[in-house]
Amino acid sequence: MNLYLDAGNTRIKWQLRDGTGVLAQGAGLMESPELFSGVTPTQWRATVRVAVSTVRSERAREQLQELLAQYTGAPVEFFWTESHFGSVQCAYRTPESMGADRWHALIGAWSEIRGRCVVVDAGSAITADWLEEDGRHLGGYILPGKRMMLESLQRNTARVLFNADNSLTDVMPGRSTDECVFHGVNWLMGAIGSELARIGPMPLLLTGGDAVHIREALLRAGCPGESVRVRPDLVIEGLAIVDAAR
Ligand SMILES: Nc1ncnc2c1ncn2[C@@H]1O[C@H](COP(=O)(O)OP(=O)(O)O)[C@@H](O)[C@H]1O
Ligand SMILES: CC(C)(COP(=O)(O)O)[C@@H](O)C(=O)NCCC(=O)O
Ligand SMILES: [K+]
Repeated sequence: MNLYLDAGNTRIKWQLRDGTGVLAQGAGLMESPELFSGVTPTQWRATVRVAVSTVRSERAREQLQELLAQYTGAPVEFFWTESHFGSVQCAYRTPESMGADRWHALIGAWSEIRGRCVVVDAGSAITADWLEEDGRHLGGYILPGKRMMLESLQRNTARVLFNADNSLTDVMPGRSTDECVFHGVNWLMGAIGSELARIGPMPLLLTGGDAVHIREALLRAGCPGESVRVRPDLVIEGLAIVDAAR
């Protein structure tokens, strides 16, 4: 059995796999004692490798390694962005500076599409990356994620006071602070959707904890439903492909 981890700036997502497929999976904060509660002692003993895609700090990477060592003696290998993998060519002149999650999501997307597509990861940050017909990465964008936008308003203004747990979904002009803030975030997500819909039609692969918000924006913008594909495990899919080829 191999354990695969996608360690983002908010959550650690993991999957335990063997040759037949996914045996267990989970997600949570690195500090949570429940993070790996879905792995049984028998499964920990049967784990022979741990592969990690991380964008967290170096200190957090070391803490993650120390945490894993409490459960298993299996070797832990970290995988980073490379200049190329198979047909996928990274657009960065310095590939090592591109987030490993973006790279592994591209590898996962390419294994499914084998053609032009866009990968959007709506996590702590929102990233969008373009792949050309031949697998060349054209580049992408990094934006604040939904929660980062809300926290930034709370931290950097004196009078924009709202309930961060709101679930307002409209995009009409707001008539209260709550509505202006949440309709504003939805409006911005809609703008991303409209921009992506404009460049279509091509497969749009969505991942990350806020992928559903991007999906709603894309459908609102008139994107054909069949081109919008939510792939919650895209980073781990790509990580497993790279790990298997090592
Ligand atoms: N159970 C959850 N816990 C934390 N954030 C969540 C959860 N479900 C959805 N989210 C949303 O998704 C974002 C985190 O998504 P995720 O893909 O885990 O981020 P990252 O890859 O940056 O760790 C949060 O900012 C939040 O808005
Ligand atoms: C942009 C990111 C923070 C997204 O990570 P996440 O939101 O999943 O935590 C991550 O891909 C990253 O740290 N990138 C490094 C800079 C770059 O990709 O150019
Ligand atoms: K991510």
